[in-house]
Amino acid sequence: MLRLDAVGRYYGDHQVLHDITLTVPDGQLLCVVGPSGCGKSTLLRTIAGLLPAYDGTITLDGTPVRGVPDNLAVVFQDYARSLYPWLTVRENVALPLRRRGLPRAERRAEADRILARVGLTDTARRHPWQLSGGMQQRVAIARALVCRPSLLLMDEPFGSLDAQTREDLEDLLLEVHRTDGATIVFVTHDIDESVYLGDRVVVLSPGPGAKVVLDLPVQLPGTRDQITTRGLAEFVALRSEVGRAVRNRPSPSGV
Ligand SMILES: Nc1ncnc2c1ncn2[C@@H]1O[C@H](COP(=O)(O)OP(=O)(O)OP(=O)(O)O)[C@@H](O)[C@H]1O
Repeated sequence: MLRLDAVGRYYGDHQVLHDITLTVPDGQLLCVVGPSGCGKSTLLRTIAGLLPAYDGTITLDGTPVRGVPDNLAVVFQDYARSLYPWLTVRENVALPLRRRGLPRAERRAEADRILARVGLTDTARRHPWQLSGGMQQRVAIARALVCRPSLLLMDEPFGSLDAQTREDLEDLLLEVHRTDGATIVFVTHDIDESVYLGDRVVVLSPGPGAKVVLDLPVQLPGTRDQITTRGLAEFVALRSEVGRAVRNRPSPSGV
């Protein structure tokens, strides 16, 4: 379980986050949305232990986060810079296992297993620069999953992809989440994406000093599907509620 208790974060005198309190149960897919520049990436990097100095407390499975925890993986938007161009796809994916000292044959088997899951078996011997943007982001996701993290943090991972590729990767993420059951915190500026993916959506207010202004469970029926789910009345209602909170507009009915 991930817990944030009264978390605040400054850059110099500039307060970015104010009094963020959240509990993310094991296995939840939490989406964080908010206006541009409100502090979504800062929140994610603080949870990841990449920005260590903060007010309040963050604990992962009861242990305070003071550096990057072992059982955590992060996927950023900029896949081109997060993969090593001189390594093959398989070597990129196996890298975290190498750092953990796994023997070569095991690293290879695990990397191939996870590449098959993300639909990239045929690319194992190619280099990242030989792949499309969507395929490179699949490699980055595979590398994040290879150590079976209990917490996966994703910072606008599909933000620079075309619409069709983005939908394919959203569905891949839902499938991975359904089968692996990792806790996921997913930052996006896309309101539709947050409702489509999330078990829960948290909206941050505009900065400085962003706080949680909406914490919404997403209870959509059945397995999600790009066409059917997005057409449901429940989906449209949730999207409107999140949209109003992001834009700081009260509902027309005053509710
Ligand atoms: N390293 C830094 N030093 C100083 N200020 C920073 C730093 N990184 C971010 N900021 C400032 O902190 C605020 C929050 O930035 P952050 O990137 O977390 O927002 P965001 O919600 O993720 O933005 P976007 O949606 O545009 O990606 C912004 O005002 C930004 O200018």
